[in-house]
Amino acid sequence: MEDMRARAAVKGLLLNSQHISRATTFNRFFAAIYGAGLLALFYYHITSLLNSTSSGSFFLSVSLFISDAVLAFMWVNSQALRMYLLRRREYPANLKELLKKDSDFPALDVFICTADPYKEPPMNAVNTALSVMAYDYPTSKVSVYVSDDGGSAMTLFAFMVAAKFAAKWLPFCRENGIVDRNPNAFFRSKSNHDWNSETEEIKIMYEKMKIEVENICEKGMDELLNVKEECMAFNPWRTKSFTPKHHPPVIQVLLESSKNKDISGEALPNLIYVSRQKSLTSHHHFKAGALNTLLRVSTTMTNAPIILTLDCDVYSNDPQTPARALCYFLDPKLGNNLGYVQFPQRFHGVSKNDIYCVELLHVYIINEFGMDGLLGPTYVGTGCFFDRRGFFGGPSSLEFPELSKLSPNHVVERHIKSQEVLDLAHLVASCDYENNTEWGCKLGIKYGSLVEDFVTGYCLQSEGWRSVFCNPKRVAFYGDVPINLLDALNQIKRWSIGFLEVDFSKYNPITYGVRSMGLLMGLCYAHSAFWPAWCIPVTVYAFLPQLALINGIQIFPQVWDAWFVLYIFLFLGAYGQDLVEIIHAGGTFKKWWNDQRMWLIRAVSSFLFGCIEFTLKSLGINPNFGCNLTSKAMNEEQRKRYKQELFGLFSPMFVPITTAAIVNVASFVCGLIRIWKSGGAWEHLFAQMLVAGFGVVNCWPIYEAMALRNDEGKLPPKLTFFSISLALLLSYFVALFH
Ligand SMILES: O=c1ccn([C@@H]2O[C@H](COP(=O)(O)OP(=O)(O)O[C@H]3O[C@H](CO)[C@@H](O)[C@H](O)[C@H]3O)[C@@H](O)[C@H]2O)c(=O)[nH]1
Ligand SMILES: [Mn+2]
Repeated sequence: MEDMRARAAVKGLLLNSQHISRATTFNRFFAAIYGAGLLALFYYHITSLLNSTSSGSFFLSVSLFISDAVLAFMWVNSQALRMYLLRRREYPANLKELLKKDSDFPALDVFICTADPYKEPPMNAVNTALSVMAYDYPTSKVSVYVSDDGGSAMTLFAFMVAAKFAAKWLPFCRENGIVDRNPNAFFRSKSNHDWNSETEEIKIMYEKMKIEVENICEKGMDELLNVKEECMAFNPWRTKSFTPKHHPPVIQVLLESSKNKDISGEALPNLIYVSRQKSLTSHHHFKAGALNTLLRVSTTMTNAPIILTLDCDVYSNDPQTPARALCYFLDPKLGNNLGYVQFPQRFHGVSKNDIYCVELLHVYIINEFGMDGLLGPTYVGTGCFFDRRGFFGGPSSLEFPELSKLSPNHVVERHIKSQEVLDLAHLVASCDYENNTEWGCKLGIKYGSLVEDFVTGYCLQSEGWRSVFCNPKRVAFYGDVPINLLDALNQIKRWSIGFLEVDFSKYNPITYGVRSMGLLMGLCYAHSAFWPAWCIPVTVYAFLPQLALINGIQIFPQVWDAWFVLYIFLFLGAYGQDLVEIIHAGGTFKKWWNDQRMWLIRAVSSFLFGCIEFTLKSLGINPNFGCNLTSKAMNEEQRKRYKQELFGLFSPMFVPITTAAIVNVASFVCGLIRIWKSGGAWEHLFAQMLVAGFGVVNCWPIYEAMALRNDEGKLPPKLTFFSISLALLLSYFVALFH
């Protein structure tokens, strides 16, 4: 790629441009005012700590002080994300001047991860693969590697069928200028009447393939082995000892570009199925391990300088996407130390107002703009193009892997089906291959955290790579969202555990991050890595003012006090800025409301339970926890509830939030009674009434699930009963204390 960059420099080609967004000025100004407000708040806190007269009031003041300190810490971190908002544009049309023939294009290896054929239907993975195989990119330069951590014959079968379908699908897209290159998305978006006979024909073919794959998935592997007895590819599964958790490496070249042609005679991309070896006795490092295996296997076969990583639930929505990435990789100035180009993670099938806030606009879009103005966005695990070199040490310090054939500048001379290549590929996909090597540490995707993506991007930037956020108008990738609340919360819980693993390692963003990347970048990473700490202030604010209110204890300044105005300013300021940002990123008022509600819910469920599980794990009490896959298969009932935007609650994870709901409504009623009894003296309890009222409004779906609904998603009476008992116990305890 270096020669291409040099050529671009000579020609003076404009491949991309950038500018600082106007919101930056406002953000800096607002940060100054808000910061002053925070200083004043801490002055207030310290004086009330010093003036506390009893141990009870001291406890209250300390709790509020700690909560606000955590909130202030988060605020400071989030400012780093708001100081340099960068917007970019790329000009793929100008690439034509540079890349005149197919051989000028850098090769592209695409990695697709899948791990469980029941939770991640193979048809989805197939559609993902088809959507990238059909890229507007020389097909002989594209190789698709599928990592199957489920070690499933069904997945292999699905891809075999897909390889045949690709021979028709690719020319069909090319000749008809189709933009939706995921067949499923294409047939979904097209209404029947503008179909011609060719479309009809290909649709029938697609449906046939789908039924074939789904049939096999339903009937299971035994059926498959009988039907396809002739098929050598399935031999590994015929041994009794083959299980998803214990099996030899399976690598199958399903399409070979130099041999397999589509029906119009054009070369097809390479398509390779890889299921790395698994054994019950060695740790496989989840997705990070899978990606490292693909990194090695792909080096032995194609060793493309550019790598795209995708999850099986994410498909490409724009065939121009690799060209857009090239606009950065081939940029003479930027390209040299560019580690990766991240596209935003967008989702299809989100409910109208995104009740579970699965779009995560802040994480996937708003914050990424802010980091792009510094060293670049985080890596979010999918929809990201890498310079392969980035996985082998910093821009100026190449780390050599243990085998010279695995290094990024190794030139592959044999064709991918040659015995020599296949032998090496099997070797590097075996489960103890990584023993005594630097994989997962100095080489490849980093191990040691459940958020391998976060850590990997973070380490790349620490080593001196920068990254770019590419957010074109037409959404580049669409992914699936969890559509039930428990899945959504479990996903965030898994991330929380991952973040805590980072915080308590040598990579803590405040120490290591700030040192290696500078203050602002360190704070940006801290902003995510300290997510779990949200559980402290939210839990305190969800219970403390309310329990105090029940007992008639005033804990906030009264209405006519200047300090009360400060509280209101800080609250409205933070919420207001959040609202503006979400609307600006394409959200709506209702989405913002759901977003803030989900933050509160996550804090007392995902974050709280994440902290608990992490502690247990660190103490060695719960060695069984791991990476729970986010389910992508769902039942009709669930889907219906999700469409109607009804909450579904049915796990211990919901105990804290249900208890909070009860405490809030009870304290609000108690507060009203107290005010009425005292002849209307409301000023000193007003702030607490506001907090409790806010809690009640936010908890509305919980009351609905508790009492007003009758469907499967309603709150189980056992859980309600348990939460009510817990709420009673809490208020009894506080009364004693008082
Ligand atoms: O042992 C494993 C576990 C998972 N996966 C794959 O990893 C991907 C992500 O898993 P998923 O359960 O969908 O996790 P999510 O929470 O939806 O994923 C988000 O969070 C992950 C961890 O931070 C990132 O890797 C993902 O890209 C990001 O979309 C999927 O393709 C899986 O097939 C494996 O290959 N092997
Ligand atoms: Mn996912």
